[in-house]
Amino acid sequence: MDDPVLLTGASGRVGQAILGGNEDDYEWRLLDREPPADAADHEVVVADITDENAVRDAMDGVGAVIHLAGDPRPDAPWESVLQNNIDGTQTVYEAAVDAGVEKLAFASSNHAVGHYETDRKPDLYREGDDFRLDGTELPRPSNLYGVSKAAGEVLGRYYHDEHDLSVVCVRIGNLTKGHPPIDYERGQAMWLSYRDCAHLFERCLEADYDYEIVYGISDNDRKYYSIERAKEILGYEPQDNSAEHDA
Ligand SMILES: NC(=O)C1=CN([C@@H]2O[C@H](COP(=O)(O)OP(=O)(O)OC[C@H]3O[C@@H](n4cnc5c(N)ncnc54)[C@H](O)[C@@H]3O)[C@@H](O)[C@H]2O)C=CC1
Ligand SMILES: O=C1O[C@H](COP(=O)(O)O)[C@@H](O)[C@H](O)[C@H]1O
Repeated sequence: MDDPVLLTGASGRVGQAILGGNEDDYEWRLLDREPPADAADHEVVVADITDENAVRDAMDGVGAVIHLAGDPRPDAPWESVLQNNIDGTQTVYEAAVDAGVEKLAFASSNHAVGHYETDRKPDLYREGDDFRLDGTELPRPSNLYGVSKAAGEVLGRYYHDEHDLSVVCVRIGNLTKGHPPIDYERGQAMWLSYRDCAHLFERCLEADYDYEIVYGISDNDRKYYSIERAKEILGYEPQDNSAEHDA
């Protein structure tokens, strides 16, 4: 990707993981309503994604977007996810299409499919359980935040089918720095290490696709999300496994 890459929500955990592994590989344009603590020499846009004019200006010349900005709280109130995660995401998609952006990677979530766990936990969090989600299943959100993430996936489907924007929705599991979540089987089943996160989103920038939904987790023995589609379509090759850590 030779054109600038717009990274929304750049100041946050996922954004910093992505930059940490790809800092010097792209011309980054960092957008967030809170400026990053350390933006190095990257261009910074301090703006809210619900500000249509600011988002349109930020799209100028952009080749690809990694859209992370939003309220990440599983217990976020409806007003917040409606404004930030749904309205804001629609603004980003629309501006990307109008600017001629080639591809967009959307940060979806495990919470878009959380209710598949309800009748299967805790067994499905344990090695040897053969239940799998592979990205072809319909959403079953576990909260209103998960609803907003499913809405972002459906918005991507529309902007691909109607406007030919290449879209990959990454249902991120549990990004935790340095080691998997401790004493938390669900978190260990869906752990995403920082280096696998950086690698996965680099593949989202480099691979060619139409519309995809993939799971963003490391290659955990406990996993109940299949990562085969991410491997096949994106060339994702995770290096980490929560089982290889004492947790
Ligand atoms: N951290 C994780 O394990 C997971 C994260 N995700 C998703 O990944 C994305 C990033 O999550 P994190 O980095 O963990 O969250 P975070 O809260 O660390 O970072 C989010 C960033 O977005 C910015 N932001 C929020 N609303 C905004 C708005 N309206 N306009 C402009 N900027 C705005 C915030 O200032 C913040 O810097 C979110 O969409 C979240 O739902 C999904 C699954 C797991
Ligand atoms: O979407 C998200 O999911 C992760 C993992 O969910 P949890 O309920 O097991 O914590 C969460 O940590 C993150 O904040 C959220 O954005």
